[in-house]
Amino acid sequence: MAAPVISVRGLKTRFGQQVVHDGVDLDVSKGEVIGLVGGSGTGKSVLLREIVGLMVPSAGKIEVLGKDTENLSESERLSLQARWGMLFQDGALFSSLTVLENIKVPLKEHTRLPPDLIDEIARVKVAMVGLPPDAGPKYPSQLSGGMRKRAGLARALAMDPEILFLDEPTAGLDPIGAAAFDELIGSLQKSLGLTVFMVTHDLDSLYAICDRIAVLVDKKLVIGTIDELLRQEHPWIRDYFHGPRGRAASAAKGS
Ligand SMILES: Nc1ncnc2c1ncn2[C@@H]1O[C@H](COP(=O)(O)OP(=O)(O)OP(=O)(O)O)[C@@H](O)[C@H]1O
Repeated sequence: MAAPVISVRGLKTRFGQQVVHDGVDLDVSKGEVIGLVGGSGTGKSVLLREIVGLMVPSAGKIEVLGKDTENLSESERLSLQARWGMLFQDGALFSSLTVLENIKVPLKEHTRLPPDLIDEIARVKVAMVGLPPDAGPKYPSQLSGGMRKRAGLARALAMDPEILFLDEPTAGLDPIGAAAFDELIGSLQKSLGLTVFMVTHDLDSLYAICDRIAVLVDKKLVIGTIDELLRQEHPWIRDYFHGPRGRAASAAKGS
């Protein structure tokens, strides 16, 4: 079997007396779409931040694309970062830069490509995420919430990443906008062969695009397909998947 693209072993996270993670294990294979869910404050964002190296866990081992994320030199860290894209919850665009300029930031940081080629790549990414060409010269404040997310996605895809990390990609979108965004992620994942790791509260997204779901309960992960999780006895998992929203998402998917 191919080595996992993301591997987490025995991860522990403590903030003072508070234990957030206590023995988290996870393997994500190439091309997989994994959704991370869990109650509020269970440590989903912290886990995501630890995997991308923005936070250091208290114990345990994280490997991304075969590299131990803890012991990297600055240049190794930069070259690893160039192999993934990250979409933060609000798009996290630079407000003083246009959409095109935002997309160019990672290209300028990680490559020495000539400016006209960088410009062309940025325009291709705008089209790739379904934004009209006239969105390119606009500032984030001139875009709708959904368009800002697409612009953030275009920036995350700037370097043709192997992994896409998404933090609540459909939060704040209306149901139609959210479904369209799920569809976009799903089609990009297939056409680009991306591995996708997303934190979400959105049951429709889980049904629409995730291969497996990782649930943070009792400071650990329970991982499985939706069908496997539907058979889980854990009270939080049962309430989540069998509750009214879970049933509605299941019915919408026709399963
Ligand atoms: N830098 C930090 N210092 C201290 N405590 C922190 C820090 N970051 C997060 N925490 C705590 O860790 C816990 C998990 O936070 P996290 O943001 O990962 O939760 P979450 O599962 O993403 O929640 P939500 O779904 O509400 O966004 C929370 O209790 C939070 O207060």
